Amino acid sequence: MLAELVAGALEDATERRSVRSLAAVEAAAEAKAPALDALALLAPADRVKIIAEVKRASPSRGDLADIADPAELAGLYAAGGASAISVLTEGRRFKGSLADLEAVRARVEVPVLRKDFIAEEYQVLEARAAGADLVLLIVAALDQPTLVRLHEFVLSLGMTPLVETHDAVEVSRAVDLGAGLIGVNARDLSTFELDSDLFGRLAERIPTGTVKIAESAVLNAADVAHYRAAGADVVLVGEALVTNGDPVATLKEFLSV
Ligand SMILES: O=P(O)(O)OC[C@@H](O)[C@@H](O)c1c[nH]c2ccccc12
Repeated sequence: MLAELVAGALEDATERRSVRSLAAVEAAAEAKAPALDALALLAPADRVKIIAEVKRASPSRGDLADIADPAELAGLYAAGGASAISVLTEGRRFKGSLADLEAVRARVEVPVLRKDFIAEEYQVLEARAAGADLVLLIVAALDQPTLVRLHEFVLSLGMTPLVETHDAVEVSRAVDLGAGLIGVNARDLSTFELDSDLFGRLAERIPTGTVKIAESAVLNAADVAHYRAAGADVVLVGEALVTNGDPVATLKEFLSV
């Protein structure tokens, strides 16, 4: 499944590239205001921080919410106290787009993450050109030389990579990179199984000073508290926020743990 998602994302990128050349995207990326310092804004604090996700659908959960106006939703997330906004830009299974990210960027002042299956430089440049401050890099989807190369490339554009892991070997690969932000996804992207204790088991392998992010499997405030108790600096929440009618109230409740 993960390989299929990456292959699809690369195919779609190749198609976009035939319309908008690498040089054109490079120029657009250079013309942008510099990326925000997401590493500083997500730094460990005496309260948990939340990355709130704009997510219409997923292969494991199907359709979640229509989200006709992603910028409006992101505005509510920011008003509710989210430290950053994640925007799913994958089109095939998550029903997102780069246009969603651009709209969100224009609305909020907090850092914006491009959440997609990134496997080549062109996609990273697109993220910067759309105004992203953070780019997701999924360790399971990339061999180590490619991961190293893309991690460097994201940094060279002034953005922050969020390096996503799912087991101990992947965490050590992320640590080897010198990643400043390491995420542990409770969902296995190959089988879609959820394991909300995975973060707790892997957290001790992430060095102090690294921002530790627990991703997925948060449905209520108790789940946020569970991740916080296990050492999460930041929790990334999608489904619970897009399916709940009042994201501001939900965020306030999650942030009060
Ligand atoms: O909707 P949830 O269970 O709160 O999960 C959000 C986020 O963690 C999830 O969307 C995600 C984590 N890693 C990913 C990689 C690709 C696509 C999606 C994801």
